[in-house]
Amino acid sequence: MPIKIGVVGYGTIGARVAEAVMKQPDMELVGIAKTTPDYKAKTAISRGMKIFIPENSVESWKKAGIKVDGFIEDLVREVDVIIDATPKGVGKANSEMYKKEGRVAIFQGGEKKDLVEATVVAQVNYDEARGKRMIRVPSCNTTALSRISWFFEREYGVERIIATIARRAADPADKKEGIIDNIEFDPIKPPSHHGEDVRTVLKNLNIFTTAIKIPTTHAHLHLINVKLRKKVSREEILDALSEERRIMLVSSEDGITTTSDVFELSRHLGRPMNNIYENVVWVESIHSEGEWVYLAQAVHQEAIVVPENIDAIRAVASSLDAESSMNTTDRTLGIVRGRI
Ligand SMILES: NC(=O)C1=CN([C@@H]2O[C@H](COP(=O)(O)OP(=O)(O)OC[C@H]3O[C@@H](n4cnc5c(N)ncnc54)[C@H](O)[C@@H]3O)[C@@H](O)[C@H]2O)C=CC1
Ligand SMILES: O=C(OP(=O)(O)O)[C@H](O)COP(=O)(O)O
Repeated sequence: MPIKIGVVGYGTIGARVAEAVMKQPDMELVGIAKTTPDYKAKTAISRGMKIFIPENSVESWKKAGIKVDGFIEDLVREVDVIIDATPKGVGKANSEMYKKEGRVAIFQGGEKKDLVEATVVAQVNYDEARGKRMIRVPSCNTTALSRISWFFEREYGVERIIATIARRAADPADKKEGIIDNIEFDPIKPPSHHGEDVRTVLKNLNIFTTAIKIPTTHAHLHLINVKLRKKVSREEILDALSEERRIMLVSSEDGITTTSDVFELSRHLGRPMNNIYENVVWVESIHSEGEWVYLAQAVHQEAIVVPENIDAIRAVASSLDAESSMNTTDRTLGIVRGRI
């Protein structure tokens, strides 16, 4: 029996997760919940998705001439697992509805850790989601930091990580936030929340993060400094990273030097919605000095959490182990590892 999924919130994240669910052999997308009768609703219907709406929006959908399949509450009753991809804080409000119907719910990084029983990144702590009713997938930055931190911790042991995050100011489709003509050290008093968020996944990790907000929309960029528990050569790191799941290695030798090159790469890879699900690490950025290793990685904020949502569904609603789940997810989404 396929796992029945409902996606509540069909924006940057929700639309991508819904599309990914439809590619899973063991899942059925029962429908998506949307508040606005717009082009996204029309394209969702053309892709065979059912639409569920808030009860107080019937008139606006009728006026738009878009036929719907029921109310959000109906969707919640029909599914096994809810993916809540609503704006920050709305998930918390929706959680009462999910609890009332006894549904398992997976939230996103904008929700606070106190709302959930676990924060899960599949490569790191997939099993922590077992038997849980309310979990979250951390934000894009935390997901990327957790993956690369886990790699270093598992392979060599980590004494300290210091990471600087250059955060995109807005998503390409954002009309409200727009990009700003300045660079903002945000928060102005470090550390940023990311280190604490990574510790909801990788407990006790000694990580300190700062963040700057920059005028771009394509991706975030991380500058990562890791003090390992032993000396490791650049070559060893590069060889090991080449085998690491969900780490894509790129190089200036291939003409990839900027986040817009990575964005363009996603198009040449034929990725839906320009999705880059992987941490994108520059080969040339990897540098080793004794126990210290440095590297730079780009993070496609709109897509990196998509495979994590798919694996989180199996972690809470199937008996599949982490490796089997990630193998299916990576195969169906065309996720690569190593040098492109
Ligand atoms: N945009 C990004 O770069 C990333 C966002 N996230 C997190 O994912 C979550 C969703 O963020 P986005 O997709 O960017 O937001 P978004 O604003 O693009 O999409 C949210 C969607 O939910 C809809 N919505 C609002 N209230 C609703 C309700 N009560 N019921 C159903 N739908 C409702 C909105 O109309 C919108 O279509 C947030 O927690 C955010 O922090 C995580 C990683 C990256
Ligand atoms: O940057 C992000 O998460 P973060 O707050 O963990 O850095 C996500 O892309 C969400 O960012 P937003 O809160 O600007 O939509």
